[in-house]
Formats: sequence, structure tokens, C-alpha cells
Amino acid sequence: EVPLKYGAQYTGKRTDEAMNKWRGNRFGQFIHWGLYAIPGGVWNGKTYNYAAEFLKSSAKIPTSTWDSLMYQFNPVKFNARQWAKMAKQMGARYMTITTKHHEGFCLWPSQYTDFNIGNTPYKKDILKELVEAYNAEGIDVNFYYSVLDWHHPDWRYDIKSPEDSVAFRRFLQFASGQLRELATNYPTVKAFWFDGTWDNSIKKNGWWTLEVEQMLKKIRPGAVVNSRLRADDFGKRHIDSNGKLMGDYESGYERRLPNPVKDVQVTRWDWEACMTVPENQWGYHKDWSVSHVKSPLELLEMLVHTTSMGGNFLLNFGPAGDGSIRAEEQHIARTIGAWMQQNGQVIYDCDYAGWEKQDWGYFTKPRTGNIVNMVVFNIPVNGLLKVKVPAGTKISKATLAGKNVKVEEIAKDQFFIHLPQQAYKMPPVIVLEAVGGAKTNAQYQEAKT
Ligand SMILES: COc1ccc([C@@H]2N[C@@H](C)[C@@H](O)[C@H]2O)cc1
Repeated sequence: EVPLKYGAQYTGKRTDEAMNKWRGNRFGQFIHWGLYAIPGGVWNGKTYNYAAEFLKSSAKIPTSTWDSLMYQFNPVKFNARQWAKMAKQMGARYMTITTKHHEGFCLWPSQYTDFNIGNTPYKKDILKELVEAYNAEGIDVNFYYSVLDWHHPDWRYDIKSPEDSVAFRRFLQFASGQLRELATNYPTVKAFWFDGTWDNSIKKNGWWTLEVEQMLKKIRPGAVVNSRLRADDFGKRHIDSNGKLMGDYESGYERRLPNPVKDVQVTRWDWEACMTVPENQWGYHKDWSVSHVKSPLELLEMLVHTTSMGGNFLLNFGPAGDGSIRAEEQHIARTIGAWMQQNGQVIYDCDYAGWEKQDWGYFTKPRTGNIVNMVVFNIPVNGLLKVKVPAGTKISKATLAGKNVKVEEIAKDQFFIHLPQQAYKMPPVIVLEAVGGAKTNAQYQEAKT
């Protein structure tokens, strides 16, 4: 091991109450909302297909022009309570809001910059409205914060001169001040989701990333911080030079999920995947016809896939500049919510079962009891669902929607579950009562090969 001052501060999963709540939440709503939602990917009549929150760079818009969008920000259809009710209905247990994205515009009245909600026609503290509305629905609120800031004159992509060092030192003080006010003024915040930390300027200041983590946890004991903030003494990010995860959970899965067979090592620590509905749009884009838009069922499978590997799934919504939620996103919330209403117990407080992944779908395991859940996305044509279980495991009972289903032992540690013949519009859940691992006398002859 190399000695590190700014590396991982601990190893293994946190097991304090705050982290157990963060982990058990499992399903979150990401919200990307800022000035980029006003043009929505279209500038001077031209549609830019790249991510709408990057329109400033896609359309090469000067900062002064872009920043003047602040004077147009007046979301007359914004209703924080409606958003929170929709998220509740969807079954989200937490919400992560972009307090400030790369553009540098702040959804809260920051004392450290005038480029904030207080100087828009809307004026009011949107962040406060959202925190209160979501907390009122029993939904935890986490803050996304981009360190990268296109608006701030002292931001640097790299440190190449003494002037860069002086300017960037000022920038880091600015960012620390903003984070301190976020952690102080919104005391119910539960976690911080850092982005915009991949540049050399940050890699060369790993000390600051640890200082921020420690400051936030001092102000908000129990706060959860993602690995993406962190750089160690040698500029190594997420995982330090000794292979240890920094921060409290691994946050590298963006628009992709770990493979349930090849990437099982991800289960050794907490992690979260964040996901867009279109192929690559986080902020509101006026034209979603330019790429594949994931269906509610595709997104539900991703949620179940994530839970089955012990991770949290953060599904993104990009509200329009007027504060409305587009129809596609409302449809997703309703459809996933209907399933979560019936089956949330196989997601919330559930984890990796440690059983071998099979083609029919995913296993999840509640924290306690000898239950293993099966969420079936691929229904066998003959209605006989073949399940392999760990050696010596016996299934004492299997139920679907509370009714017993027949379990037929067909070989060593293999069963057919007889599915009721019906049209399955949404994935059925089979709850297994499994008494596992007891070595039983080999009832089946091993093939001599
Ligand atoms: C390819 O570079 C990037 C840089 C930033 C992002 C941001 N991270 C996501 C969580 C969104 O905020 C996106 O704008 C995505 C790709």
C-alpha cells in the first residue's frame, strides 16, 4: 500500500442508520432543471441533438448570451407539490436535484454569486420549495452539485501557471462556500451528488475533495457523499491508489448498468446508477424523436436489475423551462408506480441475493428472513419456469400474488415453477421461501463425463 493523505477514509459498507436509509431507498428521481430547459436543445431555430444541458457548448454560445437566459427564467407552470406527488406515486424514495449544473446557475439564492434564482423573474427559492414539497411526501432530498462552473471566471480546466493556481484557489473557496450554505440552509438534505470533477484542476487538488467531504459530514452528520467527488494524492478518482473506494458509494454507472454475471464484484460496496429516458438527455430537450426513448418496462427492468446487484437506481426527469413535466415522463411515473404499488417490497430494503443470474429475470433478497424474490421479465412459452438454486437449497413454498404456485423438483438444485397461464402485461413476482445450503444426500446421480 502507498501512504495516502487524501485517499479512502474507511473500507467496507457504512452501516449507520443514515446509510442504511440511503441504501434501503433503492429508487430515486433525478431532476435536471436549469436555464438549459428554456431553449431545450434548440438555438436560433436549429435543433442540436447532443444532450440539451450542453447546448451552450454544442451551439458555441458566448457565456454572456447564455447567462442572459436568467432574465427569462419564469416557470409559471412550476408546482413543487405536484412534482412531489408524482414522484411519490412513482414509488421514488429519494430525489436528487441539480442545485447547480455546469452552467453555474444556482436554483437557490446563493450569497456567493448573483447568477441565481433570486435574480430571475421567478425570484423565489426553488430549492427550498422542492425540499419542503418532497420531504412532505416522505421523500428524502439529495443535492447534485457540479464543481465545473462555466460561469465563474476563476474556474480552470487545468493548472498551468501561478495565475491559474491563484485563481483556482479562489474558485475552490467559492465552491466550498456554496456547499457550506447548501448543507447549512437546507438541514434535511441527506446526500451530495458531485459531478464536474474529472478535470486536471481537480485531480491536482485531491486535498480539497477530502476537505469538502469532511466539512459536509461535520455540518450534516450522516450525510452521504458519492465517489465522483473524490481524488486522492495522485489524482486517482473514485477508487484510490490502493484500490479502495473513496466517498460512501460508487457513482460511475451513468447511462449504463453493471453486468449481472461479469460485474458481480460491484456488490462489495454501495453503488448507484443514474439513467436517462432518451439515449442521452438529462436536461429538457424539445425533440425526443432524435433518439430511442426508453419505455416504462425497459426502465423498470433497469430498476430491478440494479436492486438485484445491491445498487440504487436514479431515474432522470428533465422538466421544461415553464416548470411542466412532459407527457412521456408522466406516463413513466404512472406505469412504474402502478407496479411499485403492488411490488415495492421486492425493491425497498432489498439487496443482492448471491444466487446465480438466470435468463428469466432477477433475484432480490429482503434484509431479513429466508425469502428470495424472483422478478420475471422473460415468461417461458410452456409456462414452466426453470430455476436453479444454490447447492442444497430447498424451496419450501412459492407464491405469486399471494397464491401458492406448484414447485416441481426436476434435477439436483433445479426446479420448474408452474406459472399460471395468463397474459402478463407487467413482470410477475414469485416469492420463494428457501431453506438453504443444508447438505442433503445426493438424490440425483451426477453424470459421469
Ligand atoms: C461526456 O461528458 C459528460 C460530462 C457531464 C455529464 C453530466 N453528468 C450527468 C449526470 C449529467 O448531469 C450530464 O450533464 C455527462 C457527460
